[in-house]
Amino acid sequence: MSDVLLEAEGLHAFYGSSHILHGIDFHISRGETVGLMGRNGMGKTTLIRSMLGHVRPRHGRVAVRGKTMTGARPYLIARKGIAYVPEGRGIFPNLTVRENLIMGAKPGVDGRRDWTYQRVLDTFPRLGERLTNGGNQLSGGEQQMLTIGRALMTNPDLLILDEATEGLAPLIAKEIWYIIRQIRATGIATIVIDKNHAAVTSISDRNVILVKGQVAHEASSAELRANPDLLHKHLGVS
Ligand SMILES: Nc1ncnc2c1ncn2[C@@H]1O[C@H](COP(=O)(O)OP(=O)(O)OP(=O)(O)O)[C@@H](O)[C@H]1O
Repeated sequence: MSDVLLEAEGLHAFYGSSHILHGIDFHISRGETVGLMGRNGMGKTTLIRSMLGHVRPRHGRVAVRGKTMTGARPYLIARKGIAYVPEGRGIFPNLTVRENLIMGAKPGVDGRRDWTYQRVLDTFPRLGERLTNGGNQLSGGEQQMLTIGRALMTNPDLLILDEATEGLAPLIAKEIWYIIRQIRATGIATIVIDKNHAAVTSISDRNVILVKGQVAHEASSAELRANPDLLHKHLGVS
């Protein structure tokens, strides 16, 4: 089986006549944590959506576990062990916390059922205290935890987190980072998009920086930490 879980080769994507991705190469292998960086509007979410079948790429190739799946339907790609936590969360507001979690439950690609309901509650004790609350009665941080918890219930090999800490109070964001660290330690590969670059590089192995729909730079986290000018140049941060 291929060690590369998800891969894009020469990907071009458009929204109508707007050319957003300009020939992107990207990959993530088993157990890796990759930070996907770039200023607002540079194409991070579009890259993810193009690899997961939500946006049909105009040119290029997407492979999942070494098999070409360019433009395949999102559910077919998700079935290959990829869980996506989109920006802005995606819980069912009218279902309880318990129902939201149970709905997500399925074995992993190789039949693994490591992430049980109980394990998710152990990982997110706050959710355990809110089991009968509706999704719409949760705070922003709890909703985010529920979204990640539901993704874990699918026993993924790759978890994609798009702005998981966006808009959260610093203490809650810290809690989410702690959880992401725990998930990483279990060997699940993770793509992390987040504006907190210091937090990203503290957990990522590798980082890919997008500028105007192209890969402007790829660097290990050690390289980025040692060269803050790289972040300044590509992301406009000091
Ligand atoms: N559904 C859409 N229709 C038309 N244009 C879109 C759509 N979604 C995104 N765009 C545009 O595509 C470009 C890339 O957006 P994308 O969301 O991929 O960027 P991003 O790097 O994830 O940034 P952000 O952090 O702001 O989400 C932006 O110019 C955005 O306005």
